Amino acid sequence: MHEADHEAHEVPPQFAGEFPIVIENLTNRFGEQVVHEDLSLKVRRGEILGVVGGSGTGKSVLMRSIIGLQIPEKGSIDVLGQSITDAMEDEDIDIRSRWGVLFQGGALFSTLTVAENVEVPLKQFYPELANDLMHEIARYKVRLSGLPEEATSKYPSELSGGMRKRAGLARALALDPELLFLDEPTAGLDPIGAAAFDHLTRELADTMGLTVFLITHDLDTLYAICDRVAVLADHKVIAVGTIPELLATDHAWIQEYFNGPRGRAADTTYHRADEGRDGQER
Ligand SMILES: Nc1ncnc2c1ncn2[C@@H]1O[C@H](COP(=O)(O)OP(=O)(O)OP(=O)(O)O)[C@@H](O)[C@H]1O
Repeated sequence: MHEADHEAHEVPPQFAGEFPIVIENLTNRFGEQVVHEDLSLKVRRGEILGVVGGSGTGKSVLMRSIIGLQIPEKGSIDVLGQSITDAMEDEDIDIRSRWGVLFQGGALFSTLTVAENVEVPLKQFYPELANDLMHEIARYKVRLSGLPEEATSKYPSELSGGMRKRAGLARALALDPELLFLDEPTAGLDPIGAAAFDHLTRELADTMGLTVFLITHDLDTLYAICDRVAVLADHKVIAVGTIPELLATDHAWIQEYFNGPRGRAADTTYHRADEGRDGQER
């Protein structure tokens, strides 16, 4: 369970499919500040992996490293069997089109409508697509993300926070990705909106066969939809596993996080909701 126990890096091709993201001995530093040191993590195909850690522990920097936006000082990152750390010079377009990213705050272009935002990656990767088809795909992705038809022609400033997140999600899904990166998707949403977004994420992951790397501070999200949780502390992934597995560790931060008042409340809410489902599987 402890990622520090990894053997030397080499991804045999037969495992490339099993672990779409493999990070080995990653070190990231900004000047004197060490963010990651010898961090290792493997993400399993088809899982929703929650990534937690105190503020500033490097969750977003880790995500940026995986998608090639942050060049690490040391270590290797393989995504879908291809090396990001080696390929960065060449901007491996094939891999980039196989993931979708929802950045904190949605990162939508304010001068484009929702539909036009979704069309950005389509135009980038499939410039030959006919306009009609492009509009149709964008419309479909907007609807898939749970937004009403009329949202397609709205500008980000005309949307609520929750709708902006969904529009960002629609753009992240534009290219039918295999991997979805979500950076604090429920931050700033009211509890009902957050629960609805969680539900949507789980449903999309299950129906589209997505592997999801989900950075969050939201304990409800962890309990409700994450298959496993990776914990960042001390510049590393100190543990990764299911919540019961994490609770069995004696790391002080993990204990405080999950057994603190908020952790206990989330646990209770989740189990109550579970009982309410009459034993139905998620
Ligand atoms: N481009 C950068 N230049 C310098 N320092 C940076 C840069 N990006 C991130 N950092 C620093 O790296 C550390 C980790 O930042 P990061 O945003 O990954 O934290 P985080 O775990 O996502 O935090 P939070 O939960 O608050 O969003 C912080 O101390 C941050 O100031």
